[in-house]
Amino acid sequence: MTGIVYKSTGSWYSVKGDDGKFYNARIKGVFKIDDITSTNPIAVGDAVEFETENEGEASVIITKIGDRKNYVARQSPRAKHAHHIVAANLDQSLMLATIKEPRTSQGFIDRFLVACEMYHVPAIVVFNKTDVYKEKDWKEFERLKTIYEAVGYKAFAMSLKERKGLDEIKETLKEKTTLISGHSGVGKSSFINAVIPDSKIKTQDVSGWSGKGQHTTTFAEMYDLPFDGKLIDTPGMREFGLVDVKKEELSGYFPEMRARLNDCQFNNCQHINEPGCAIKQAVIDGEIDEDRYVSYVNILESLKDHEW
Ligand SMILES: Nc1nc2c(ncn2[C@@H]2O[C@H](COP(=O)(O)OP(=O)(O)OP(=O)(O)O)[C@@H](O)[C@H]2O)c(=O)[nH]1
Ligand SMILES: [Zn+2]
Repeated sequence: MTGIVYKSTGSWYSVKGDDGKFYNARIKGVFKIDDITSTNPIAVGDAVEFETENEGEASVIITKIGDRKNYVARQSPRAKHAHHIVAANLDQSLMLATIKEPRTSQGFIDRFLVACEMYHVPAIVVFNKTDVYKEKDWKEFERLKTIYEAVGYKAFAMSLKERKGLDEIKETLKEKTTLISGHSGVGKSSFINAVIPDSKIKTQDVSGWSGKGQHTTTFAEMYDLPFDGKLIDTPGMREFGLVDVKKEELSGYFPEMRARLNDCQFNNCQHINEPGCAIKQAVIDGEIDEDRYVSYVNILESLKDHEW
């Protein structure tokens, strides 16, 4: 039978078969796919083939993994130079952010957007908690929305508390598999509970099945939406990472820079203080947002430190 992985712990998997039933699945032997070094061979969202070991049992063996349309990864918490695949076969990725309580920095959002570009996953940014926004916070929201929409991303305002803006966001989730991320306290659990009323997110105890709970490692999990579509939650994960980004590739992950890269005098221009830099000129001319450029510089510096 074929199915889709809804949960992956690294040692067992929850697979929803084409018959609509869930199976506890394991793998036998070593799987190596896509020629990438990852600490987990199978991730949430993977399409798999499986066989029942014993007739009538709900425990099955995964025999094959389908080709991935895409995936997102982060640096493995266990092995320094290995990837950990967070999820596969995504249609889009939604970051929950907020201007207040606690503020999401533009740098954090821009890192997320770079990662989405890198993995070829369309990105959406949703600013929650609008019920506490004062006039200056709304201005900040409008500023960011304008920047992001100009660059090609969707940006929304929402208040889960007042149930405002939710319908429009639900529309964007229809018939899609969407990965949800965001820093702690932004309202991720509240959001999932709002779109999937019976998801029981809050009561889900992730330490229950990971032994004594000394690991803070948590696993992504997929949920069916009450309308057509799926959500992938990434509990405890602030962001998926910029693994293996080369410094010279970074500006290619900023769409507004990508469009101008051929105009720099040097083809290996890093857009810092090289002469004839079209990117710096576009910042001066107000064609590229200055704060986006600051994010670029900050991310570039962080790549230097990590030698990825
Ligand atoms: N004012 C306001 N508070 C909200 C809103 N949405 C969520 N909150 C509050 O923000 C806090 C964090 O919400 P959670 O849903 O637990 O956030 P989370 O992102 O899942 O956080 P972690 O569980 O720490 O990962 C809670 O106190 C919520 O009640 C909102 O729209 N407005
Ligand atoms: Zn340049």
